[in-house]
Amino acid sequence: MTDTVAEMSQVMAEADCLIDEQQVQTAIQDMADDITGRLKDSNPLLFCVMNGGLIFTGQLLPRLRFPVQAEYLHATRYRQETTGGILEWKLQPTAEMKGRTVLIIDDILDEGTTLCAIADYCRSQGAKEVLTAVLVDKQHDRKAHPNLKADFTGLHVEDRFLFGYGMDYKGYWRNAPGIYAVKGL
Ligand SMILES: O=P(O)(O)OC[C@H]1O[C@H](OP(=O)(O)OP(=O)(O)O)[C@H](O)[C@@H]1O
Ligand SMILES: Nc1nc2[nH]cnc2c(=O)[nH]1
Repeated sequence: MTDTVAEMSQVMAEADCLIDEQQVQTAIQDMADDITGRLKDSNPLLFCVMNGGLIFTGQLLPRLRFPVQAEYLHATRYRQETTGGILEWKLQPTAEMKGRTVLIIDDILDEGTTLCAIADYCRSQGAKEVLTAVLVDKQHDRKAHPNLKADFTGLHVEDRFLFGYGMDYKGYWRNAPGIYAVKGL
């Protein structure tokens, strides 16, 4: 076993499971029902925010009961760290969004800098309406704007460093089947 695999196995062994798989599945289904109710007649353009939004988007989309056009974009500001830095666009969307309702889908709204920057970009490209959906909203008072919230939120989670369901710890454990907090963080 490599040192990294041993370290990451230890991280999981010592982590706190905050939300289990069944609770996450229920939250995703509830969000899918809400999004379907609100957007089924709007022909929205969906963007998965890579990398973290991958698992959530993959599980949300088959539950949406209307014809969906889905694309992706990639913006990052945490990299391998547990605190955020400058937002770096790795892939800006190229899909035409002028006059469209856009739904941005990501794993977590933490400080919200990432979602705000993506939403601003979509508005600058002429989107008629920009909505956001996050699996997890982290509870603290460091949001980019007071009372910042996504339009659709699955779960509220305490102020710890999280991994699982798309969220990584040092690049690993996006695959963890629940929402976990790293020991001591
Ligand atoms: O609300 P914020 O404080 O801005 O943080 C939220 C962002 O942080 C994570 O992305 P990250 O920068 O780790 O990139 P990644 O998904 O590619 O790992 C997560 O997937 C969100 O996009
Ligand atoms: N993996 C991970 N990414 C984040 N991005 C912003 N907050 C978090 C977090 O708690 N965990």
